Amino acid sequence: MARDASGNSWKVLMLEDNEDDALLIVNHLETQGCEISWDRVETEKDLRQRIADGGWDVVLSDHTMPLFDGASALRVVRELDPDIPFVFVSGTLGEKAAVAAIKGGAQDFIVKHDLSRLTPAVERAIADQALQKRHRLAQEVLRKLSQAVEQAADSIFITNREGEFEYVNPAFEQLTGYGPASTHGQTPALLKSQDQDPSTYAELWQTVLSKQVYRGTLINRKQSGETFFEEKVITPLVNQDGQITHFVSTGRDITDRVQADEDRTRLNAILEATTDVVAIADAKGKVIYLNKAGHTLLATALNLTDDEPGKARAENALNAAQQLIQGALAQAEKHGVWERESMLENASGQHIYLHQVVMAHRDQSGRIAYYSTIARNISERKQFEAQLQHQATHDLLTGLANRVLLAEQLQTEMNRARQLKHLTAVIFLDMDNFKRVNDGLGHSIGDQLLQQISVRLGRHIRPNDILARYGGDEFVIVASDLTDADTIPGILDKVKRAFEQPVRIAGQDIFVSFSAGVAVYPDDGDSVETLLRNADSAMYQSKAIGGRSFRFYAPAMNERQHRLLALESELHRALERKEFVLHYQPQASLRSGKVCGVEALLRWNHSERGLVAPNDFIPLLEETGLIDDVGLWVLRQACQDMRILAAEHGHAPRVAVNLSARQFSSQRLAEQVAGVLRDTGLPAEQLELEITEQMLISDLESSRATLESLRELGVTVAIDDFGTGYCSLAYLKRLPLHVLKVDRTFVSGLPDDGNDLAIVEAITLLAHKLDLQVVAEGVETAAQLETLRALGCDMVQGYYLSKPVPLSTLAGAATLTV
Ligand SMILES: Nc1nc2c(ncn2[C@@H]2O[C@@H]3COP(=O)(O)O[C@H]4[C@@H](O)[C@H](n5cnc6c(=O)[nH]c(N)nc65)O[C@@H]4COP(=O)(O)O[C@H]3[C@H]2O)c(=O)[nH]1
Repeated sequence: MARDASGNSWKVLMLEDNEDDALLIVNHLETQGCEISWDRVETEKDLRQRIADGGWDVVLSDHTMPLFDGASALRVVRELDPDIPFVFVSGTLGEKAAVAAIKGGAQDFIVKHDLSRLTPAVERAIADQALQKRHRLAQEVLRKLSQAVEQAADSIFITNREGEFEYVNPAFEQLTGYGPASTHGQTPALLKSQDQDPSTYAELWQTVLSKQVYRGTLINRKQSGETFFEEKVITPLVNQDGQITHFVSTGRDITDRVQADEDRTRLNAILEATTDVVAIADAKGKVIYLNKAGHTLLATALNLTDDEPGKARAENALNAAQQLIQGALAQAEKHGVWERESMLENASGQHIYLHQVVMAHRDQSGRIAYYSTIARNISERKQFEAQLQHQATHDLLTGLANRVLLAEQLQTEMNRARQLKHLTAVIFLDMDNFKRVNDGLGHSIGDQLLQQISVRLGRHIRPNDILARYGGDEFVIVASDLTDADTIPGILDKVKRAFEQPVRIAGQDIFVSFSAGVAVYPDDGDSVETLLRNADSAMYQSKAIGGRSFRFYAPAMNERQHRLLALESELHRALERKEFVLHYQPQASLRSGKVCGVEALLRWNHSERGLVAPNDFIPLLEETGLIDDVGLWVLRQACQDMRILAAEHGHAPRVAVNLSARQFSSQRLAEQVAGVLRDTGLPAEQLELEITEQMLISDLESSRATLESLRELGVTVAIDDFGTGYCSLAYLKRLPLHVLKVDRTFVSGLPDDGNDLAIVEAITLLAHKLDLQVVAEGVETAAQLETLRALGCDMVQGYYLSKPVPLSTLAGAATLTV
């Protein structure tokens, strides 16, 4: 449609009952240069319909119509579209109706008979209405915006160019405590806090004054004084002239977030610093976080090396770790928490022990959100525990199994033997002369000896046999898988042969021998305790017969053990009850033929058992330590008796007193002997002390010192039972000794046994070369006596001359001659 000069091109909706009038109006408008497209309606229904179709520039409405009225039409149009210009074109319109029409929203009214104002009226109505529409829309936008600002969760304020508050939203008031009243005439400086670095404000101003948007975090202060972190965006508003007119600030309280960040940073620092491994895995088990300790552990654990075994082990470690985690996750998922100690073997084959807790964390819907695990390397603790365990089950000195472990291992062996129908031998070993070594040479040497014995024993048993230190000088060997008890002596023989050579410690040779007892499972007991007790009994028996041997357990031994126990307690009281007595056996000189000495021999005058021989109780006195007191009593009594004898008969023979090993190795021996001589007044040369060659050689150095101090006292020393031990005459040469007593076993073969004859002759010859006197023991016959005389023996002692007799009859025996 071509447009005319006025440029108006309108789409007009006519509300007109008279079509002629409508055409008249259209015609008028067209004659005014308007380009018109139009439609005419005369009912409300049609009006609604057409308005709903839309696109109208103006509604021209009659005021009074037969089917409708203008006022109602205006209401309908305003209801449906408030922006369509509405002009009444009516026949007549009273002033009142005109005012009501304008109030109702009509832009103008024109009378039909004077249409001259119609075109400008329509033009103005359209222009007004367009303006009004823009205004209304702007209002609407403004309303929405201000509502948004009012309702915003972020704090918003607007300041003028000078920075004075012009507007603050409710969120600002809620956050800071400052409302419109308290911000009036103020600037945002009232939010400043001491905590904020002042350079931030300088940067802020520099940014916004250069018309840029400032973004940053400020530490601000609320009206209450509390500070808070605020994430700020400050936008300068610039007018058409490029002048800043206002500043709009939006802020968000991020205190919680900052604190959460700080917390997270702190936690992270802790997690990274801790020596525990912390890992987080997603719901599928994929590790999404591993702390530093975790990385370190993995690096150590996997300790990747290039060699093939290293690679294989690394792979194993990975597999093991993977399986461990998978198993753990399943368990954690099921029970919430999973806790266990586990072990990884690193590529170098070392064991890494971990204590691990895995937790499953669920989201609100109950699904697994992630897993967390904390693992601690407890290798050190494990090592410590193992050490403790080792200490609890091993002997500290020798490193051998102790009683506790022995009991455990023996039980296992017994169980195995039961199943396999094998025998298990429990061999109880007790060193024969340990006490002497320990007392004489000191505990350090004693300890070293025990260590060396352990090593030597260990080398001479089978690898599968158990070797334990049972106590002081007691060892136990458990030999398993035996099919025949006949093999046991072979085992013992090996042990014996292991000690054929002396043990050398600190330049000294120490001869070691054992008393051994054997109990065999199942015959000799079916419990650990019984077997050990019975092996001990058997050992005790072999000790009782002088050691250096072994005994198999026999049930009768238990009985004997009980007897020994009873005997021991009786022995404890024997000294107080004065049940010990001394008998004396004379010794005669072969040169003069007269009695020149006596040997004091101890007897126990038991109230029920009568006179008990020393061999039946002296070992027990030794073992219990009672020999210290009894030995001293013997020494004192013998000296006193000799003084009595001298007092009664004018003179007394020299008296020989037996010393026990314990007495001889005591540091106090010389002191005690000197004390007794002083107390009793017996001249030192009338006292002889008898020691065995075993005692001598167990510790040659300390023996020499003891003998020296005895010689200084003027006491003589005799070697008893000579020839039964290992003492070579070479030893004797170097020691201050006086008498050598040839053992009864050699004398008993005389005169017929050529060997005995040769031995006695050789001993006598050599003894004389060493300036030692020779006393032959156990002389029972005249033939023996004569042979000994012929061999050059100096003195004799034996039943042939006299049995040991009480002091009361000794005076008579002392006059005997040979
Ligand atoms: N068959 C036979 N035997 C003879 C003959 N002549 C002497 N005897 C015995 O031989 C032993 C000699 O004493 P011993 O070798 O020192 O051997 C002693 C000695 O080692 C020890 N003993 C005795 N009294 C004491 C003591 O007071 N203290 C210590 N520590 N040991 C003692 O007990 C051992 C045994 O003493 P006894 O039973 O009194 O035995 C004595 C004595 O009775 C003989 O012709 N034929």
